[in-house]
Amino acid sequence: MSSPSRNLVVDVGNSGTKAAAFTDGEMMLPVARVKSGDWSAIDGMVTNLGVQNIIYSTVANVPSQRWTDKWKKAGLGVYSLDRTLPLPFQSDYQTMDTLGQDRIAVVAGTVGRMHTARLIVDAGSCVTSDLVDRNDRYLGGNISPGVTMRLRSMHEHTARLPLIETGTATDLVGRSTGQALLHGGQLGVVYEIEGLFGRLLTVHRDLQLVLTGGDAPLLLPYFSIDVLSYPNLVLLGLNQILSTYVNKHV
Ligand SMILES: Nc1ncnc2c1ncn2[C@@H]1O[C@H](COP(=O)(O)OP(=O)(O)O)[C@@H](O)[C@H]1O
Ligand SMILES: CC(C)(COP(=O)(O)O)[C@@H](O)C(=O)NCCC(=O)O
Ligand SMILES: [K+]
Repeated sequence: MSSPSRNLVVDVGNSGTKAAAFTDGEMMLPVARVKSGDWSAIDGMVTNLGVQNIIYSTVANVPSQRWTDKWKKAGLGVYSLDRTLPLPFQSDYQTMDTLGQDRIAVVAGTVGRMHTARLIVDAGSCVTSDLVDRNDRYLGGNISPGVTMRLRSMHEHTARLPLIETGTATDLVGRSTGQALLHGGQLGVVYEIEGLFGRLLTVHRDLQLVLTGGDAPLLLPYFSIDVLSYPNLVLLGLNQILSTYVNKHV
């Protein structure tokens, strides 16, 4: 019997690096979260989890050659989500070279899993909203500030607004400064997404909202529309791209 194929999949975001192993396509939980730039922690996973391939997407730092050489020497296939790997979708984005690798991964992560148009929202440091039609064509998307960024910037760019933590919003409007900030900063993201979704729905009648990212659990309770929640869609998409490539070429 052949030994299981195991990949290490790494998503370097602006708030943190998320990593998980996949054995024969199944994600091994829990997902590890380390500081962005801590490639030594990723190297520890490579050693401890006995992986054959590693893929990373990054919107921040990349591993130095010291790490990639070490992994190659140990016999791993080392892949980054750059132009060398074939993507499972066509795209209308005019600047594919600068399109965030995390955005590419979430779009890929829905291919084969969904057969309707979808708006994929990744709520992290920034909120990205990416539109894919029912034929898996990527039509484009938007970037706006994430929840933490909104709360922090209101504090940093005013004289009187405190820095508040994210939390539970109890009403549609706030009755204190803290609530007003929370409702504007956190629920405001939900209203923004619902507004865009409603406009797009007039063209894409089968549109489905997909939600992922570190702040997805904070936002999920407040939607008035149906939401498909994929907690680790960047990682799923990366593993899909890697597995397809490795099965064909290696
Ligand atoms: N363990 C955690 N460490 C840091 N942020 C977390 C954690 N769990 C949830 N979060 C939330 O996730 C958000 C970042 O989401 P994430 O998808 O990781 O962002 P990015 O892809 O930009 O790194 C933070 O703003 C924070 O509110
Ligand atoms: C928009 C982003 C900052 C989101 O990153 P994140 O919030 O997940 O850390 C990232 O996808 C990025 O740097 N994009 C480059 C520009 C583009 O996508 O066109
Ligand atoms: K994001």
